[in-house]
Amino acid sequence: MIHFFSKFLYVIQGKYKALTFLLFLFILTSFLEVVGVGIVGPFISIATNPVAIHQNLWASSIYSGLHLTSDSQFISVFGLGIIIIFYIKVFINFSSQKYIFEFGYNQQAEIALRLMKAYMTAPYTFHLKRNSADLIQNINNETNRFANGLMMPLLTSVSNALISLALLCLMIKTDPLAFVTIIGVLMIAFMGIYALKNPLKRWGQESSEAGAKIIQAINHGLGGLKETKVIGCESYFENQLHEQVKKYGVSTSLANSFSNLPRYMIEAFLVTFLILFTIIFISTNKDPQNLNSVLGIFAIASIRLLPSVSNLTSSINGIRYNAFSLDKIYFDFQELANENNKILDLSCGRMDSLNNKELSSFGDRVSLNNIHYRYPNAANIALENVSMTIRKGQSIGLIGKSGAGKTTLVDIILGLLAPESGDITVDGVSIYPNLRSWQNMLGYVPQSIFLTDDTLQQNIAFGVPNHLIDPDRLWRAVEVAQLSDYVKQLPQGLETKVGERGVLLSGGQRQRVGIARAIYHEREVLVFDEATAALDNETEALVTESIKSLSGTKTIIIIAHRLTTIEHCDIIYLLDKGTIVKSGNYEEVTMKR
Ligand SMILES: Nc1ncnc2c1ncn2[C@@H]1O[C@H](COP(=O)(O)OP(=O)(O)OP(=O)(O)O)[C@@H](O)[C@H]1O
Repeated sequence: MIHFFSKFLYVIQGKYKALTFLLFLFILTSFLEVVGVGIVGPFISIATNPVAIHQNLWASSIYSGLHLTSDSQFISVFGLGIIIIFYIKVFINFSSQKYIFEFGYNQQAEIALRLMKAYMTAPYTFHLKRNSADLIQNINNETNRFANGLMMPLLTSVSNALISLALLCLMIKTDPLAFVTIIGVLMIAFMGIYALKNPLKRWGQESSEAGAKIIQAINHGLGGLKETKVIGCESYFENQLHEQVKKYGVSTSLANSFSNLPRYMIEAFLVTFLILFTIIFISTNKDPQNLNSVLGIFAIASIRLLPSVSNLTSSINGIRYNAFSLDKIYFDFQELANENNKILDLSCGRMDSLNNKELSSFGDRVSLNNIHYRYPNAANIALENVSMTIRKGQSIGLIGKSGAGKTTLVDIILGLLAPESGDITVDGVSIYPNLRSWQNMLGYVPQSIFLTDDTLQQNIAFGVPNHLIDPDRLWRAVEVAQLSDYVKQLPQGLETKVGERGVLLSGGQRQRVGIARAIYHEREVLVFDEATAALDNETEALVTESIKSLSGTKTIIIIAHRLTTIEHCDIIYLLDKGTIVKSGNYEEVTMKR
């Protein structure tokens, strides 16, 4: 229980004031509900029996205080008072419900944003071990379940518990028999809630896991549509989706039906009590006055207490069902905080040796010193004792067999993977305490270019809002990437949409958009990961030419299988099984290869 609250407070972070206010609103609205139900009864009894006005202390003092002259005047004033109270109740109920909904949805949005930010800034290794469907499920669905299925019921249950307690206390004073009877009935109902504790938790977990797998099945089915269509395995993905949708439906419907069970049971228990009592009463021929008191208990319980207790039981069950969402969100925030702390440790560890110098520019050289790297949980080391020096303006080629470690080395240089040991320095300053500054110097063209379903210009000036795109810079990037002829023949030019993941472009065009993107951002160091692999010979020659033209002005690191791409490089490193086995210029490295 304590653990649950500490996780809850951790996730909602510093919303204590708003939560207290919200709790106050819940109590106020519930209190108004009780007053609303309770006030009509006395009005009817006074209207049918006006003599009661003068027998009741409150009524008679109001009568004399307002200088009323007749019972009918009192009844009119009382009636008018009730009407006003009900309209005030409408206003307060509406305003508080509005605030409550706004708070719930704002909280959901805030947690979703925090999660998105945490995932985006998470170390790359975090994403290597997590499925994106799970992250989408957390940002989109778990935050909704947390805010509306857990946080709100938690607050309403506090208010309902307080109201129920208040009514029970009132009963001890006015009718001890009613108190004992109702406590007995509630005990049985709460035993039912306890019995549902574990199944509800399990159904909550199952529906959450099925939700993530539904997104995954859709991603798989629609993501590889081309291959799916050619192979003709649409039904495979349909079945995957069907299986998960079914699992989701079963757990959700079980949870929804069972969570209302205690509420129906309370009603049934009360009616059983009423009928049994009446039968016993009639068969033993007791004084009819006692029957009225039993009916009184039933009236108090069903009108005042039942709604609060019913809401309380539904809320408790809702909290249990959605507790898994809290666990998932909490777990990710914790894990990401730990991962970021590891990076901080790495940065701090390197800070001392560098006299806290800041990385502001790249003046002379980038040095990789004894880099070792092993992927999390991998048996073999991916990079071992890799050292190299890259001077400003040089072009570096990385070659080697598949699996030699070229991409891993580039990911280390890009700051996406943190080495197990070793350091990368720029003019003697470690990049790790200054990772963002280092990454601001880098442009990257991966093997497979990520394109958004936007225009060519938005894809080239990736991450820059439309109104801030510099047209001259944009056109320069288009020309360097050998895209200008293609763009000129498009009716909408750079405003042409590229489709989801760039489906409206050819493989070669996608690659060139990637190159134009790296050039638009005017970074000092450009990293090409087999960037020319998808180009035809003629375009490849043009692109290689344009990369060559950057030599001297930009520092370039290229991974290549085709040796022609790196012919112009100043130094070529040949990697094998994670180590550098040869380095030198093109002739030196390729001669005896
Ligand atoms: N996420 C990962 N987890 C565990 N091992 C990995 C991971 N990614 C790569 N590896 C392993 O690390 C080694 C180096 O892989 P890397 O991708 O760097 O090779 P590469 O030279 O770029 O290959 P290619 O030319 O085929 O792209 C390989 O043995 C590979 O299996």
